[in-house]
Amino acid sequence: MKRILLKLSGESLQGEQGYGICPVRLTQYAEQIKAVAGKGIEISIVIGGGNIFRGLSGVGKGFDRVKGDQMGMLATVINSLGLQSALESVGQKSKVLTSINMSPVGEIYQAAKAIELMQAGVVVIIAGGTGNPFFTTDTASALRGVEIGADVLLKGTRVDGIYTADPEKEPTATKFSTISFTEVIEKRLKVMDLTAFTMCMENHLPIMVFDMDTYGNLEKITGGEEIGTIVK
Ligand SMILES: Nc1ncnc2c1ncn2[C@@H]1O[C@H](COP(=O)(O)OP(=O)(O)O)[C@@H](O)[C@H]1O
Ligand SMILES: O=c1ccn([C@@H]2O[C@H](COP(=O)(O)OP(=O)(O)O)[C@@H](O)[C@H]2O)c(=O)[nH]1
Repeated sequence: MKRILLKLSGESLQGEQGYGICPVRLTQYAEQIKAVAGKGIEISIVIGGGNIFRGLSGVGKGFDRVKGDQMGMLATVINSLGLQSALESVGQKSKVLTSINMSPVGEIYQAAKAIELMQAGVVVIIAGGTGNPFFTTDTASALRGVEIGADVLLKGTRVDGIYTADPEKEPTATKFSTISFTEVIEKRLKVMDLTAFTMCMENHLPIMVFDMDTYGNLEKITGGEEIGTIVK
């Protein structure tokens, strides 16, 4: 692994406090990212917004879908700024690039800019999802991962891989160590949305799903330890 696209869950940012952004969790993420960047691995990060707002869940409460999705995308910007601040606190250089124009919050995203920064040892945080409603940050990760020429999309989440069924609802579900894109799609395994899986499959970008909330796991997985599920 020389260049990675790391997807972080917005919901996981809530940490133990159960709402908003937990500073402890943010620092744990920042320390692990710094450790991996210190090994010379180029890192771009896409972070979700589920701890603050999800467009689809707003619809049931009377929000317009497009407005709700825009709120969700702005939520990812809030999380991205929080992560950048945490990275700076631990002494890791980082920069936020945004999918929609919102200077001076961040410079507009361009793949070439992201690559240039990564090559200079700067961790890039790509905020604002794809910039379009009806998408998710999983799809944004797939898209940006392909654009920046990542070797792998690392999906850091709160489960330790892909299971035969949602392990949070089905305790008897068993974990795959490796699975093909076609199998994930045919079995409709829901750890990522189909748009994201399809984009990775068509562009030959392997995915690794792993538990990001266990400290040290990011270093393990980037060091080649088989701790999650590989989709290829
Ligand atoms: N087959 C499956 N294997 C693993 N996780 C699954 C599966 N189906 C659904 N999930 C769920 O997907 C979630 C991981 O996706 P993630 O994007 O991090 O969550 P969220 O969108 O809620 O922030 C897990 O919390 C898990 O409950
Ligand atoms: O390209 C994108 C990415 C995200 N979103 C919105 O932003 C919200 C937060 O992102 P996501 O649910 O993917 O975050 P996560 O589940 O990873 O916390 C989504 O619900 C969508 O409403 C969007 O409209 N377009």
